[in-house]
Amino acid sequence: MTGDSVASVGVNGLVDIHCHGAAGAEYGSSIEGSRTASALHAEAGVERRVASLVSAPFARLVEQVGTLAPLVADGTLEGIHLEGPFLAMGRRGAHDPAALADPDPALVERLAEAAALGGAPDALRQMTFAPERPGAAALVRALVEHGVRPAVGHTEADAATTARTLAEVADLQNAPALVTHLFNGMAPMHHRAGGPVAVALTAAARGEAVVELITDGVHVSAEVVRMVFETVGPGAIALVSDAMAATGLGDGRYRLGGLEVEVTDGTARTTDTGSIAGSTSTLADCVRWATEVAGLPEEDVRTAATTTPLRALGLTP
Ligand SMILES: CC(=O)N[C@@H]1[C@@H](O)[C@H](O)[C@@H](COP(=O)(O)O)O[C@@H]1O
Repeated sequence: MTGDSVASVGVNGLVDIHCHGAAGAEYGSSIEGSRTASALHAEAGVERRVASLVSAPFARLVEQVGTLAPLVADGTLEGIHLEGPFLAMGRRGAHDPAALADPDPALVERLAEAAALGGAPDALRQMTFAPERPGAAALVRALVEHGVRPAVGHTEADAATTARTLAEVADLQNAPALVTHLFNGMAPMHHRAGGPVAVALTAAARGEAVVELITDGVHVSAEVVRMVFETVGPGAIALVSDAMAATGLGDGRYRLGGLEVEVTDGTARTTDTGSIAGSTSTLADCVRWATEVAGLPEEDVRTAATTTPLRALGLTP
């Protein structure tokens, strides 16, 4: 999608706080590859971009943060999102099972050091974690101390654990807690067991959480996206692309961290389990889908793709 067609739906200056790459490159793979990926999203109309890293061994994450920090320092990126490695095995989706671990605040220290060494002490912006894993409470405290927004996701947590965690995070950071791509990477809502989805929507409706939504037309159906907008409002929704390396290119074989991914008709899936593995859409594409296919009001979509994501990460407007 070009910048012109974004303008035609009345949206510009988009902010994507969850995105793994584009143009054949994964963020963090190399400085040049990360710049190339960032440029593709920028050309599509995504003015401010946070680079997401999937679960990887600790040493690899430290290396990747070191690669990305100079790009945060020079303004190419807004910051870094750590999606893992403290995620639930049973809801890992497209994350390498070998990289998953129980929460360890020492990793946060190491990553913050790597960011500072790379010239961007505030580069770490958000971290997705599964609150049911042992050690999650200490992790949340370490994240908040370092100014990193904790995001609940890729989780097998029940309703009570999710509710308690969202409330603790909101209280500690005095701002709404984040929920990583609502619906994806968590149990679906059942009417006798609402789980994380019911709790996240309740918290979002109260202004105590912001939920990410991937509106690429693959991850969440139009009626469910409409339900979320009508229920919690665009001030509690951050549209995200979750874009991976194939974005801007065609079908074929790609990598997402340690896993191989096959893209067919624009849908990325891991070759081992067949899990959906991120999107091949820019946030501009997601904005177009939300307005033109899901039929949401342009102004609401604009809010969810600009001001709400900025606020969710405490970024300056
Ligand atoms: C980078 C990343 O983690 N992306 C997740 C993926 O892991 C998960 O498999 C998929 C579908 O999740 P679902 O099958 O729970 O809807 O959503 C996102 O693409």
